Amino acid sequence: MELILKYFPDLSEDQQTKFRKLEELYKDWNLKINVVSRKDIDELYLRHVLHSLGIAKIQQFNPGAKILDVGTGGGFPGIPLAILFPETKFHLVDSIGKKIKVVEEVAEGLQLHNVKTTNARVEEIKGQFDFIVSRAVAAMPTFVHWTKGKIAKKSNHELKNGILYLKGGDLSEELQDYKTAKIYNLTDYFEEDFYETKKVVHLPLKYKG
Ligand SMILES: C[S@@+](CC[C@H](N)C(=O)[O-])C[C@H]1O[C@@H](n2cnc3c(N)ncnc32)[C@H](O)[C@@H]1O
Repeated sequence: MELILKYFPDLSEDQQTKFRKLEELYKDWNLKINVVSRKDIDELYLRHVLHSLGIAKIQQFNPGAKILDVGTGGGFPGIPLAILFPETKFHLVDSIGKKIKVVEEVAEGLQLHNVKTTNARVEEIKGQFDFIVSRAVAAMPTFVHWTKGKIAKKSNHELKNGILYLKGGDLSEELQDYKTAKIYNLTDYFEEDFYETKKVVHLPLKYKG
C-alpha cells in the first residue's frame, strides 16, 4: 500500500481504505477461484495494482467519462483505475464467467458504484466509450478489430479518445500499421520494475458519430 501512496500521494481516506481492503478480498477469492497466480498475489500491489495505475500517469480520466476494460480477468486494470477515478464509469468485460464473478464480488466488497461488469466477449458489447483500456489480451490488430465502433466521438481529455493498452516487448512489428500509436515507457514514471510489461500504448481511434 505504501507503494501506491509513493506515486499517488493525494488519495482520499476512502480511496486508501479501498486500496488496503483490495488485498484481503483478492487473497480470499483467490483461494476459491484462482484469478491471480500464486506468485503474483504476494506482489499484488506491484504487479497488479501499481501496474494498472500506470495508465493514470499517461491519462487522467474525467468525471463522467466512460471507460471499457476489455478482458479484465480478475479486474485489471479496471478495478485499481475505478478506485483512483471514482467519478468515472468503468465497464469491465471478460468472456470467462468465473473471472467476472470475482470482479463482481470485489467491486461489491469495495462498494465501487462506478463499476459495471459483463460476462461476454467484447465483440458483443454495445455502446461507446472515451477510452478502452486493457492488459495482456490480444495483439493490436485483433484488438482493434474487436473494438471497432466502440469509441465515442466527443473527446474532452488531453489525449484523443482511443485505446490505452499495457504492453511489453518489441512492439514495432505489432504496431507497424498504426502510425498514430504512441508508446509511453512506465520506467519514466516509476522506479519499480514491471517485468515484461513496461509500456503503455495510446492508439487514438477514428471517431464514430
Ligand atoms: C491473460 S488474461 C489478462 C487478464 C487481465 N487483463 C490482467 O492483465 O490481469 C486475458 C483475459 O482476456 C479475456 N478475453 C480474451 N478474449 C476476449 C474477448 N474477445 N472478449 C472478452 N474477454 C476476452 C480472457 O478470458 C482472459 O481473462
